[in-house]
Amino acid sequence: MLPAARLQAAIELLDEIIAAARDGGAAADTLIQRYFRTRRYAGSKDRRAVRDLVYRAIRGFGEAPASGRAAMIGLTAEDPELLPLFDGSPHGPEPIGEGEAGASATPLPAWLRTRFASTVDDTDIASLSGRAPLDIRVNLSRTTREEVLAAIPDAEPGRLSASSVRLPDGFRIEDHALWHEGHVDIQDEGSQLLVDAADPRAGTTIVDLCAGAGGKTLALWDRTGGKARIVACDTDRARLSRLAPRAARSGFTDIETRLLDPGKEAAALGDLDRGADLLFVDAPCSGTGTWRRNPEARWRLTDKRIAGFVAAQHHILEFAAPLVAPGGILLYAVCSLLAAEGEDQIANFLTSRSDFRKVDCDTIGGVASGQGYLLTPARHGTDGFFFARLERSC
Ligand SMILES: C[S@@+](CC[C@H](N)C(=O)[O-])C[C@H]1O[C@@H](n2cnc3c(N)ncnc32)[C@H](O)[C@@H]1O
Repeated sequence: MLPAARLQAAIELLDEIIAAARDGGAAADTLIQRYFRTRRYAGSKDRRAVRDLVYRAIRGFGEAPASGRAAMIGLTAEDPELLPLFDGSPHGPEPIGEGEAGASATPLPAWLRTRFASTVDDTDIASLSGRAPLDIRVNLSRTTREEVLAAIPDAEPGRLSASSVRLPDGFRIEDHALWHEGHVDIQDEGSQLLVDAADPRAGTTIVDLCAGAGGKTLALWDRTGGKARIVACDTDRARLSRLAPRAARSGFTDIETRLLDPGKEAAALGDLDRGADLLFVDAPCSGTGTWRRNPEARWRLTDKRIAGFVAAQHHILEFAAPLVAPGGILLYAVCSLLAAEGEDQIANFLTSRSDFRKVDCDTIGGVASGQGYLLTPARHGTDGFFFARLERSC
């Protein structure tokens, strides 16, 4: 394909991606795969070049552009070499019309700016559309961070968490013996810091209420050397079923899993009433803190979706609170920097549950925000998170 034809392909694909984002259709990756399935003439270099153009637009425009063409014209502002490709050739885009405007680069949809926590500044917001590094968590019950650093040239110790290692660009840890032997797992340093903030202890009962595929459950196990009772719950069968094989790779045993029925969670957790010394709530959220990994999510977020997440978090906190033992800890976290999902959610919780109080965990290095803390890519080099450590009175 000639460069102009690649540009036209990117325009067509972006039109589909923009429509899918608006109508709740397939993700960009799926649409790109489908597009090339019916265009066998495109070789691997063509596909890579088109994909690169598409993702430059997705990352560059926080607000969905009016069209694929507007996006590509917008990209010419930072990449003038694209300009001559609007050449009207048989497979290329039409020449840019006089006064035809391109999309403007913005880090996020304008309506969303006021929704962020009060401590989030423009540098934090800009950092959400950067590129994310790849971090691993060292299983400290199996090896040491020094050994892992010695085995991976150019790997660096994480800045804030003692278990974290930052991999050099493009390093494939899944091909490395350390991964196959279960000595390391892929996990953003921010997620590791949440586990640091939870401070899990051996000899206690720990409930990981929104365990998903168990990323943080495994970290909780590792920190306690497997000497705590760990109950991992989720409402999503497919996600929860991925926990057991992951645990097996690391040699982590005896993790109890419970599949919860949405709306009937309390009934399945009755035996744990006042029984959790640590209740970890890694709640479902809008994911505004993980835009570096999923920039297309900015085009899909709506007021209604945010309200849905806020309601789900409220519901989870309501059935979670009774499970915390007197003197026990509820660690609440979301990978979002929106006030409604973080500081406001916890302020409301503490207003309605006077048996809980905020506990400081300044040592983690987060930015104090309401009754909790924020982690941001700009300040901490991690994904964006809000977390709060709450203690139930005895
Ligand atoms: C942020 S993800 C958890 C990620 C996971 N902790 C990890 O470290 O990989 C939120 C999880 O909450 C689960 N969830 C949603 N509603 C729930 C509910 N009512 N009770 C328990 N889990 C729920 C979702 O299925 C999802 O897996």
